[in-house]
Amino acid sequence: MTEQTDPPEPGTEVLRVERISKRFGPVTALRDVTLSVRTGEVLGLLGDNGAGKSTLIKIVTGFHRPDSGRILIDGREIALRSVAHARSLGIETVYQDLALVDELPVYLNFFLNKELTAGPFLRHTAMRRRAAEALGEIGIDIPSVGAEVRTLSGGQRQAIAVARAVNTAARVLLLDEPLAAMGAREGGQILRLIDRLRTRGDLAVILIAHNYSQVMDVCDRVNLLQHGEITFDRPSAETSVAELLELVHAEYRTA
Ligand SMILES: Nc1ncnc2c1ncn2[C@@H]1O[C@H](COP(=O)(O)OP(=O)(O)OP(=O)(O)O)[C@@H](O)[C@H]1O
Repeated sequence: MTEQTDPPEPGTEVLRVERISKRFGPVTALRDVTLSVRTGEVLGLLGDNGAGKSTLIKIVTGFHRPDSGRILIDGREIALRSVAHARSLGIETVYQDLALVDELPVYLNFFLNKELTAGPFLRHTAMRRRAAEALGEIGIDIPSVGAEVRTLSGGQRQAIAVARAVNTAARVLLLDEPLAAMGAREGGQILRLIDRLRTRGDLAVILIAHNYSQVMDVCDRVNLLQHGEITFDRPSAETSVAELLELVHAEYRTA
């Protein structure tokens, strides 16, 4: 019998942005940003307000065009034309607003705009079953897929939005501040969910955050974005919250 001691090796590089720059009028939002993520890897993208995190997400998701630099998916350079184009290539984002409809049950949120139909009719039973299966597969515990989303906790809502994104054949999942406004218990549930996504091995996760201590445990690697530049790229096992905070504080001391 073999004893497994090491975590699985991360897989192939699925997304790479290379020397991306973006300006808005006089403001340089991103300067020469290079970043990559592999399947089975959780990359923490950390940075203070205004560091450029949203701009980078919007470029990777096809919303903004970079001024210079290139984007590679599976090693091939791609000019992302739109959000729909990026999604068709498996780049999915869960934004802070989650884009859930409170008045609809969990399973209809799960199939939002992609409802299963038979002629003019919605296939409620099939959607319920598939939503329950998909949520179960990634270990999300919801009392009933028939429950209205507004009756659920913040953690459960976040989990549904993540499950929905994963279920669309996502290969790169960007999570924009998934722990914001969440208590310790709920935040813990989301971190465990992210950990389970890693063990699937076929998904690359980019976790965007400005609260470093919450994400350090779950990330394999950390990138620090400061004033539009990646200033730090290291496995999380080789750094600490204290070191990252020191870097950020040093920025303010020299500012
Ligand atoms: N559409 C825009 N027009 C002009 N300036 C912009 C635009 N979008 C972003 N910026 C500027 O680019 C810089 C980076 O902003 P960005 O929103 O990417 O940072 P962020 O790290 O996501 O911050 P936060 O955590 O506060 O959302 C900021 O100086 C911001 O004011």
